Amino acid sequence: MSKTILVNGTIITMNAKDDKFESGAIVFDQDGVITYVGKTPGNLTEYAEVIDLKGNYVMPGLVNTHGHLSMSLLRGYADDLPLQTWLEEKMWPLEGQYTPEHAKWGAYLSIVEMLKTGTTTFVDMYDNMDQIAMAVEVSGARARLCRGMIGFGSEELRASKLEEASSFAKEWHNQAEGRITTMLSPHSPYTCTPDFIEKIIDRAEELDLPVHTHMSETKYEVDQNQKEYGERPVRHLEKLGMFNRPTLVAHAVHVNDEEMDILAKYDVKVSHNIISNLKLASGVAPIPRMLEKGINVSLGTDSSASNNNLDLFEELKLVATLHKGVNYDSTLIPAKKALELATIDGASSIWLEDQVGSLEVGKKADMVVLDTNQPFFHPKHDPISHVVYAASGRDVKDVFVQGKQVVKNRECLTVDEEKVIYEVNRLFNTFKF
Ligand SMILES: CSC[C@H]1O[C@@H](n2cnc3c(O)ncnc32)[C@H](O)[C@@H]1O
Ligand SMILES: [Zn+2]
Repeated sequence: MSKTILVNGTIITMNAKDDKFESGAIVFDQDGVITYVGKTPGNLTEYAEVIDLKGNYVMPGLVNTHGHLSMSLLRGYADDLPLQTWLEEKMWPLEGQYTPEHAKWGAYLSIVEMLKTGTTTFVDMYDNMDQIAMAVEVSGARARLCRGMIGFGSEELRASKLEEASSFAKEWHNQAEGRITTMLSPHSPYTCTPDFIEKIIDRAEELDLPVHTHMSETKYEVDQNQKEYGERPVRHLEKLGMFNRPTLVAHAVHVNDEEMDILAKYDVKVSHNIISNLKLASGVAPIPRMLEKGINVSLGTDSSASNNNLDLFEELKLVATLHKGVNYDSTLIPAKKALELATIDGASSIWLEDQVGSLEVGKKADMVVLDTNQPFFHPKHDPISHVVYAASGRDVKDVFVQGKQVVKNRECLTVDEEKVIYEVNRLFNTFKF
């Protein structure tokens, strides 16, 4: 079988047993499955392709566990607002004007940005999901996708959204050489009635799929939930049975100790969207406490309308610094744990830990090469520290997903970036403000 070998790299495996190899090699087969990780071997003649990493770092592709790709069309359009105003007065009116074309090119813009900054796997919750899935397929990226359901309007509209979400989830699950998997997604407890959420949960059970939702993002949301349903969002969703399904929640900023115990009990996964939460002034999620309680936390960007980029290295540095600062405790979320949140814990947050998240034999070759020939990667002694505290997405040089190279020398090989940029600017000019 023809195999490719990457040689002479510093390998950050994120495998619990051996987290790095100096002067190491990675081998993967035609199916993009890793068959060897270790020291660079002497004899390289048996390999179809030999790629010399020249001492650069190679690490697992990053995993972004919450976002809305197509909202990149709205980047920079409505900054410096709180969530509810931003959503109701700015995002939703423009999203109402989206066509499948807007969704498509917005998705391409986000995918190119993510691949070029080292994210190989991401979650997307949006509308027009066929367009998103096709863009993922073409780009070579890996994604867990769901049609986000906002439950406003008539019963018929809700029923048709659920049918659309289910058809999409069935049709695309395990497609694109297994790179696409799906979920069902009520947008949030404040946009979906209890009855609608229950219907979505029942459908997820039927289809054997996980669920994904926004939860406890702002204090306002929690207070409103309490007023309307007599419970805060965590208990509310628990009572509706959501957590009996595998669940990924985005945000969980306003959760108390008792609620964190509930999340831990049901193994609910939390996507921490630190920059989006800061920018929308939603608050800072109690991540160190969640980690203490054994909750599976990962990192998300949310959309580039509230971030305003999708460079997960920014989340990585911030998660390793902000929680230290606000808690006056420099031991919180050390570099290695931060990198786990962005890699292996991200993979387990979306139930893909047997496939990606670390570089080890049997997993898919989803890998990122960082160009370490830059001053801030020296002295070269602690790769994980440098990746977390010194690197940025601009240092990503090459990217592979399932063994296929999708970025080479900082250029995306699978998507025509110039065309994408032309199309998003053209489409932005179609909006009526
Ligand atoms: C149709 S599902 C996607 C829906 O979610 C909205 N959205 C984007 N960011 C956030 C956020 O931080 N909290 C809640 N909802 C958000 C987006 O505008 C779409 O309408
Ligand atoms: Zn979101």
